[in-house]
Amino acid sequence: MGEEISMRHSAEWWKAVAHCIHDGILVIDKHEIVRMINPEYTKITGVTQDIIGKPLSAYRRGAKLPQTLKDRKIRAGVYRKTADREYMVDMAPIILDGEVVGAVSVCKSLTEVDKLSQELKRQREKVETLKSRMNRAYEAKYTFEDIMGKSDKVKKAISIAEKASASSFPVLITGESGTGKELFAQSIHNKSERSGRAFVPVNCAAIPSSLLESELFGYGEGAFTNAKKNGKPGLFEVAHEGTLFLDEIGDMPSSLQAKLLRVLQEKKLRRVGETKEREIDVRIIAATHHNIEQLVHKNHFREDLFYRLNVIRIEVPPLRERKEDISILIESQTSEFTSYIFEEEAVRVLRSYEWPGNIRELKNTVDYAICMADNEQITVENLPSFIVKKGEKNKEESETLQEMIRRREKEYIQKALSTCGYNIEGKKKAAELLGISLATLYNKLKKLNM
Ligand SMILES: Nc1ncnc2c1ncn2[C@@H]1O[C@H](COP(=O)(O)OP(=O)(O)OP(=O)(O)O)[C@@H](O)[C@H]1O
Repeated sequence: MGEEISMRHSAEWWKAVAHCIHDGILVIDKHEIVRMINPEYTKITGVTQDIIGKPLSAYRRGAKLPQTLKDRKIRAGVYRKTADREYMVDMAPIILDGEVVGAVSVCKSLTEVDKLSQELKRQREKVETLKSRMNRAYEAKYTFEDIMGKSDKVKKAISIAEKASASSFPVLITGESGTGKELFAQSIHNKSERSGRAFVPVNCAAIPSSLLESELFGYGEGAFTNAKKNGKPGLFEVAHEGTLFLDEIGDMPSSLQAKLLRVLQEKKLRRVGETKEREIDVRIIAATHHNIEQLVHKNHFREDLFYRLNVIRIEVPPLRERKEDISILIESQTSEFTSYIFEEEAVRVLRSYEWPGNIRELKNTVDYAICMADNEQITVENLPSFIVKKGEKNKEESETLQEMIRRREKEYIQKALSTCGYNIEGKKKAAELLGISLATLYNKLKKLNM
């Protein structure tokens, strides 16, 4: 008797549960008699409680549930359509002690499914918009056309970089500060098949080492105090399918070097405080102004990581080793202010300087000179005095024979004119003093822009 009560109680209990479920449920016993339907079933299919106690096939022609009793097969996503309703049905046998005692059918209104799929579509669009916004925030703006220079050393670096664009191999760019390493990295990304995706630059020297790990790899929920509620993706994840530019890689702490190596080898990462692994597809371009071989030699940089990164090596030459590029670089910098012209003497001073800050320093110097100029002719006086002083010192060593002859000629003529005077009489005397005819003097004044 007690058992009966508990059985009844249990049946009531399951019925109550079925009533709470948001999907339609119909249960038949092993004789195909309908034993239960819930209100949601009525709502979705229009079938009312009258069906209970009756054979299903008699009331629902074409019902596949009796088939489930026989073949014990689970059927998922069966489409049903009546005059005014559409729904999807999942069916399964109910097996107790290895014996089929009935079958259950669970259905979902297609309008409901529709709503969900519309919502999913909306969310997907949202994700795409956010993705493209993020890509724009991490956009590389430079291309190979922006790299100015005709010297052999620059041409060689560009040629290697262009070839690197055709693959996804890691690239290691070395060169002094301000030589254009990031310009090269951006150009490679923009010419590669990843150009539509994010270019994410990280300066490994600028981020405190305690933060660098979570910046790069992200963190999971509650990884540390002040962590965002749902965790945060790291820059590796942001750069997924794009390029991660690890600037100043030589300054990366060694504990992180080990983790970076693991991520590069396995192409998977674990956010800080998480155990779940995430697949990543990121092209790495690393750069450093240090002599990285020396860092490896002194055990400041892991050798295995160095070999991982040093697949394609690009060495960007310092400006002092390609002074023939200075004029082109000045021109490209002044092109916004088309009418500004650097006098030959000013260019010569600039070419004599050693440029420890490389192109970044040259660009700043050109801006300074334009700002200081009284008119559109930029003279030596408009250049920063420390550059003129250092430049003068190096000038004689760095100029070509032709430049030296021209400079000396100018100096002689200038001296003679300032002694004899700038009027016609003075010029005649100056020509005599210099041992040339007056006509030759006029020619030279014109040729030397005096
Ligand atoms: N060949 C070039 N042609 C034109 N502009 C250049 C060239 N190389 C560098 N520049 C410019 O010089 C500046 C410095 O370049 P960039 O930041 O790429 O140098 P870097 O080597 O990455 O410097 P750092 O090591 O300090 O990060 C930028 O404004 C860049 O546009």
